[in-house]
Amino acid sequence: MTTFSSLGISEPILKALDKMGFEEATPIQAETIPSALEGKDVLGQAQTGTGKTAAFGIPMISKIDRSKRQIQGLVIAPTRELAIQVGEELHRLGQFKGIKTLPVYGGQHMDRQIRALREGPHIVVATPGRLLDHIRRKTINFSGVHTAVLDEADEMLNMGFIDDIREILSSIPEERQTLLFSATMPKEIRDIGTKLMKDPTEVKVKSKEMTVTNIDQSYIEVQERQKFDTLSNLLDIDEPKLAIIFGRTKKRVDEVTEGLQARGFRAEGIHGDLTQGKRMSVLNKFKNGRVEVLVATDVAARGLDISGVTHVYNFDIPQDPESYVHRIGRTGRAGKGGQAVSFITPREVPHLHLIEKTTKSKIARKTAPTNDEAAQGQQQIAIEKMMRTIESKDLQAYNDKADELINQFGAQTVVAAALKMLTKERRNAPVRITSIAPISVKGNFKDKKKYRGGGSRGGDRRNSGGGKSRSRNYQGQGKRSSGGYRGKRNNENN
Ligand SMILES: Nc1ncnc2c1ncn2[C@@H]1O[C@H](COP(=O)(O)OP(=O)(O)OP(=O)(O)O)[C@@H](O)[C@H]1O
Ligand SMILES: [Mg+2]
Repeated sequence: MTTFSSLGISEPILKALDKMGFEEATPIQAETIPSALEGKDVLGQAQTGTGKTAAFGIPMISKIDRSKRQIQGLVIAPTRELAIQVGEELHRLGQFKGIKTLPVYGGQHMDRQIRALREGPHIVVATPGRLLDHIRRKTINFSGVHTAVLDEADEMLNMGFIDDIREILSSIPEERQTLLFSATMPKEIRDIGTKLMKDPTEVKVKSKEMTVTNIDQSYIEVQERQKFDTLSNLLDIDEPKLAIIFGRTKKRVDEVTEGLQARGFRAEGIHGDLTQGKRMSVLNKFKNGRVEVLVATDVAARGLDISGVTHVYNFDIPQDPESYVHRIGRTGRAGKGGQAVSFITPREVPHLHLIEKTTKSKIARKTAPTNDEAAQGQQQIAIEKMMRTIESKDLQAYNDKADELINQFGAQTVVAAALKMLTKERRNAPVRITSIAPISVKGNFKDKKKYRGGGSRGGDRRNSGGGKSRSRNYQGQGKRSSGGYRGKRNNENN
């Protein structure tokens, strides 16, 4: 166990960590904070949900001179929602130091943003597109920036973003400290990354698997046209508290969302074609439980930290093993458990094996639930509700009426009626989802460079953490990576 105080962190930040309920440093925090505090460039790789935000946030905040009203720290993140979330976490970490943090992303009013920038935030957390707008309009001043961070670094150095990133970094003083963090780091990207840094310390928290072991991973082999019914049966059986369903395209997300709504699920979709206001409201509803199923493109795959996500379903298997890692990593965070289920059409089985091999994780096969099993699952949930009520023992007020009903109808009928009322009615609204082609693995698995394809990546997301004082015990574990780099991204929405 590593305490934060043993890492040389200053008093106001220790106080914030205490308030945030962080009792001990996670492995990536313990390994990167001391080097980063010394001023070294750091490339840090650790599994999803293991606290990389604080790993770069704590050293960045430590170096900030509060009395200077200029931008001293810059974090670049691939999506709007992530920029907001990281901004909130940095705000919490810096609260007793009086650090001002400003998120800057597309879809916000430019004038308002410019005014906020003039007020002199210490840290800006931004998406690349909007940041470049400000650089070109000269509405942002980077002369005081001493720390630059690329969160989701492999994504930021990916084809779709790399030119923007180079341009942004060239406008920051060269003597800066550069920190790169991600859960995945394909070698080709790592090489690009290290060229942007000076003699970096590379930290890869050791772990056999690329994914956290607290996520239970499985797959179901299913025909494309059976996917939707399989999904709705699974949701009936699993009864997730909060679930994220990833689809390959925006259209897919819209169709699955509408289908789930028709079947009575509280579902909403999120992808890059929605307005910023809609994206925020969907994500907020999901965070506070008013929406229980979030259907998303890869726009929600990276970095989002939403507590209570118990299940991730890959309605479509992602193109890249890295994307698989990030998607399923929306559950099983900060040592909590989670379930990840992927739908694989028969022709995609080789692709699944590639993902298993690259991520070094075991993805267990399970069979698709039948309608009967789903109906039984719903009954089981009703029975559990009834049992919990029986255990609560607070039933005296109902005893007389219960006797009357039993005398009149018999115990079996009365209990059956109560169970029927408690069981969620299964709606069998017919739902048609437009078919899409399976993903195929071309060429030899070992030669991952041969394996390319254009998955649909959304381009953004949002979320925030809790911020209340609570104790959170962390026991996650480290990570490693591998994998060839590929894929184009669509960065229109950041
Ligand atoms: N030392 C700690 N103790 C307890 N909780 C922590 C600690 N550090 C971070 N957390 C919490 O763990 C959760 C995950 O952290 P974070 O979002 O930084 O993970 P990450 O490694 O960046 O994941 P991803 O790869 O998905 O972006 C957050 O809710 C964060 O507040
Ligand atoms: Mg993160």
